[in-house]
Amino acid sequence: MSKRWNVAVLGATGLVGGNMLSILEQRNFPVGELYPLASAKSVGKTIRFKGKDIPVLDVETFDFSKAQVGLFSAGASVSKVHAVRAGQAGCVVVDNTSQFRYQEDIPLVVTEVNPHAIAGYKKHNIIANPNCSTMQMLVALKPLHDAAGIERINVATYQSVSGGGQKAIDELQGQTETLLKGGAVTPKVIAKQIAFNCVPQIDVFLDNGYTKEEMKMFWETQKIFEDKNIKVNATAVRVGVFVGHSEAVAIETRRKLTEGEARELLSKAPGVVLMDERKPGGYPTPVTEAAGTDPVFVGRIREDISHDRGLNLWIVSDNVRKGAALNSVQIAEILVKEYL
Ligand SMILES: NC(=O)C1=CN([C@@H]2O[C@H](COP(=O)(O)OP(=O)(O)OC[C@H]3O[C@@H](n4cnc5c(N)ncnc54)[C@H](OP(=O)(O)O)[C@@H]3O)[C@@H](O)[C@H]2O)C=CC1
Ligand SMILES: N[C@@H](CC(=O)OP(=O)(O)O)C(=O)O
Repeated sequence: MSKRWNVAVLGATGLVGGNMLSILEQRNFPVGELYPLASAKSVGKTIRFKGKDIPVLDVETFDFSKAQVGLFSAGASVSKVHAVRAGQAGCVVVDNTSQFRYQEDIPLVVTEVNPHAIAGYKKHNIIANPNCSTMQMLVALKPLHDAAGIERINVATYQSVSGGGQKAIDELQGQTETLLKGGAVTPKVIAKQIAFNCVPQIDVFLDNGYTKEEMKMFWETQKIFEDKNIKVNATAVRVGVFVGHSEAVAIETRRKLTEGEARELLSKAPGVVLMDERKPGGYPTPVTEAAGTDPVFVGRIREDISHDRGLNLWIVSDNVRKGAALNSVQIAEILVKEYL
């Protein structure tokens, strides 16, 4: 029998953790023992994995030497304590939070873009999983960057509420029901009404006027592309969609990239599905293509009429899958196959 790995999933009762569990099962990851972890309030609950009900354990008292692989998605402050503790106990953590992404000696990996960086996990036994908006953008831009050298990226995101966790999903659902019945809503999770609306704020404001979500796209693109010269100008917007982030992306390249070349490159790119017909509906949307699926979809490719070396793209993906849980499992697959 081939080798099996004991896997701890922290945040197992949450949206991303739940997706990690189903993706481990769907992709037949070689799990030996599974340890679903969450906070003390979830002790007594079970999660279903491969037809069995497995009790949820309190992360505070879990002995990480029992697991070789940890998939973490319980928030940055939880990872700050427990990913370090797990790493010291010999459990290699794929961390889905922003806690370690900007630490130089911790790799930040998109599996289609820089899988080689996984090799750098050994110092802390931690590998960071990027931000969902950065992730889908770089899967699509990698072949274009390799071919023509991207100098600058202008991006406006249209991010679904699932990026804000279950409570944001509940808020969109609740507000929609209330408004359709003629009632009034009071925003609690997202700063302004999200049902039937667009809100240009994700995460906190920073001193330069950008939000942290927008700056994550700048910092993470430079680290993952290993290119300090590439510049990213992002506007991150929350929209009243449940699952699937969309991005209108305009790139400027060192040498001109024609739309034909870009289509040819993207038609062969790993993890990408090209859907680019110039007719009504000939492009991807989050609800009709992305939600519940693995690929990064790209459409609306056209040369920028305002810039000689500019190209526009529309990029859509399931933020909970490729943007979070799927990429984490893909990192773990490479880790156990090539490094452990
Ligand atoms: N890569 C990316 O872009 C993304 C990253 N994320 C990361 O994943 C995290 C979780 O997101 P999501 O699943 O949507 O959130 P949810 O609110 O749906 O789930 C949160 C999970 O974390 C657990 N948790 C919370 N606090 C603690 C604690 N103190 N100790 C142990 N477990 C705790 C919860 O357990 P319990 O039920 O017991 O409270 C629950 O399992 C985010 O905070 C973010 O850091 C999320 C989305 C995308
Ligand atoms: N900020 C993302 C989700 C998320 O949790 O991102 P991060 O892991 O970078 O904090 C969104 O709201 O869509």
